[in-house]
Amino acid sequence: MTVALHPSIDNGIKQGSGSFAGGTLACKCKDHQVKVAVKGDVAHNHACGCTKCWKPQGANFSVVAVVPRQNVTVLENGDKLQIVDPSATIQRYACKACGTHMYGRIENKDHPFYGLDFIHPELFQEQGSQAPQFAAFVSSVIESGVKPEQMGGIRARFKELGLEPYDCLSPALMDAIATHVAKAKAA
Ligand SMILES: N[C@@H](CCC(=O)N[C@@H](CS)C(=O)NCC(=O)O)C(=O)O
Ligand SMILES: [Zn+2]
Ligand SMILES: [Zn+2]
Repeated sequence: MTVALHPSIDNGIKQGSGSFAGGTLACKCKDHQVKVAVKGDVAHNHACGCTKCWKPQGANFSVVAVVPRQNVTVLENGDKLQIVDPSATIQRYACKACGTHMYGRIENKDHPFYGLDFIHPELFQEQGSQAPQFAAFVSSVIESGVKPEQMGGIRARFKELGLEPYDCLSPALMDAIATHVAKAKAA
């Protein structure tokens, strides 16, 4: 039996259309859903195993991507949103009723990813957004109760799906962070 990672990837990676124009994210409430508009396609879509990113019921991983913060607008029932952890780097706005994280925002202007919001593409009502590209913070699932001896199977399954597993972010993103830090130190 293959290990369950996330419902949107367990049956194979569905490639994006390459021309996704944006859409509406909806929470999981039956009525008075929180709706958030996102302009344009997402970037750096990936699976995340960290304990802070929202995972749907039964999933071991989150699937999360970034979009420019100016492309994100709360459309409906924004009064149901609350920040999960105000002290976290990423302030995740979740629906108080169903717990779904609708977007995560960085307010620290010095952060390498300032200006980007984190969203979960599976919440789009529309099809065609960018497919996941890699898996991040894979070892962190142990903090949520996954047994260390399950990790070999988890990493092998990601590779089988074509997603390279990393225990932090991808090399490209880690290089971008380090470049930002180096420039900040030099300034
Ligand atoms: N091992 C930690 C890793 C947490 C972590 O560093 N998560 C990354 C990826 S989402 C991050 O950037 N966190 C910032 C934040 O959560 O605000 C955990 O699982 O809680
Ligand atoms: Zn909800
Ligand atoms: Zn995460």
